[in-house]
Amino acid sequence: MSSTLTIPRPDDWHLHLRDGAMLAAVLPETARHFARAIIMPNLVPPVVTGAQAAAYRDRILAALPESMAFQPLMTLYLTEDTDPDDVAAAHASGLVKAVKLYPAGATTNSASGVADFDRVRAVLERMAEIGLPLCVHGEVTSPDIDIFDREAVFIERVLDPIRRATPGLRVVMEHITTSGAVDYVQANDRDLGATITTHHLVINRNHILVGGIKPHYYCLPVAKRESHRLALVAAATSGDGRYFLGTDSAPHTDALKENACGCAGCFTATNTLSILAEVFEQQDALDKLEGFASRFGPGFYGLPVNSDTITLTKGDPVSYPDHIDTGDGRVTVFDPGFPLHWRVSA
Ligand SMILES: NC(=O)N[C@@H](CC(=O)O)C(=O)O
Ligand SMILES: [Zn+2]
Ligand SMILES: [Zn+2]
Repeated sequence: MSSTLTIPRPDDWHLHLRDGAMLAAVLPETARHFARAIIMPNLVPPVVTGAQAAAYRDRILAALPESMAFQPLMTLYLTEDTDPDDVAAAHASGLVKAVKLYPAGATTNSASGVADFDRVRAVLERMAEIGLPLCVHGEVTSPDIDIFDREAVFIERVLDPIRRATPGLRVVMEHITTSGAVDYVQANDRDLGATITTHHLVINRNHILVGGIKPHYYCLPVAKRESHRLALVAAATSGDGRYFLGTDSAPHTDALKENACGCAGCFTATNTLSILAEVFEQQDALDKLEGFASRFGPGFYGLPVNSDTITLTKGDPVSYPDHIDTGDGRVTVFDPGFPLHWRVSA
């Protein structure tokens, strides 16, 4: 049994960095291990235009400690007023790597998202033409749909019709949580990929609800039953290039999580790679971690694999801080609930 693993430096294909004091505190947690990340645009107000994305990229780079290297890959938040020409220009300049679709009201800071999908048709058609991927938060929001069914209903009622109406549109199903989403990817071999988070490989809905409500395990899409978690683990460890890491590391202060209306998001940037090594090892699939964390994302986005490497070394349990301090307050680090033995070094 080998006890070290050297892989190309990973990237994170779904990350929330926020802004201001929170950005300054969480950015090093990602940049320590990851070379690049797809940066989610759900700020308040959202990052809608190319000019806003350029300004946000500059704030991220300004917050990066001098000793660290990190490349933010920017996205635009799709609204019903998004201008196809602005999107195309932001793509052509190399600034923007994807457009993000949030159904209005589906998740944290999604109030400006899309309600009427006909109103974004022209943008989607332009994206298909120029090869710019659409990243999708795949949940419907109708109050009559059970929260555990929202991903499945989204695939049937929204995603599949959009893909059929827009041939050539490249889509990333973000943070998939169900075996149905895996089945949908399996059945569509062109223009479709999916990110899987660290936490959805680890927790099921019991972790959130059994023995008391655990706000730090609450995220959207909400974790589903164990059979779905197992389907995600199988997909992530399969070596299939359509599944890649998007941590969805989503910091919120403890005050906002441990709250009568606690907000959604798990903060996993700090210990993600150690957790993933443990999960992949448990499946006897450590050799598949490189594809999932370092190769398949660049493959989908048409970017080079990073040329430097990281090394994971197995030994005595590694401890990570249980929280980080930020100028906005404490942020709890995701607790996988099992000991971690793989430490990361350059
Ligand atoms: N995943 C989450 O639970 N929360 C994300 C939003 C998102 O990715 O849906 C956030 O911005 O906090
Ligand atoms: Zn989301
Ligand atoms: Zn997210």
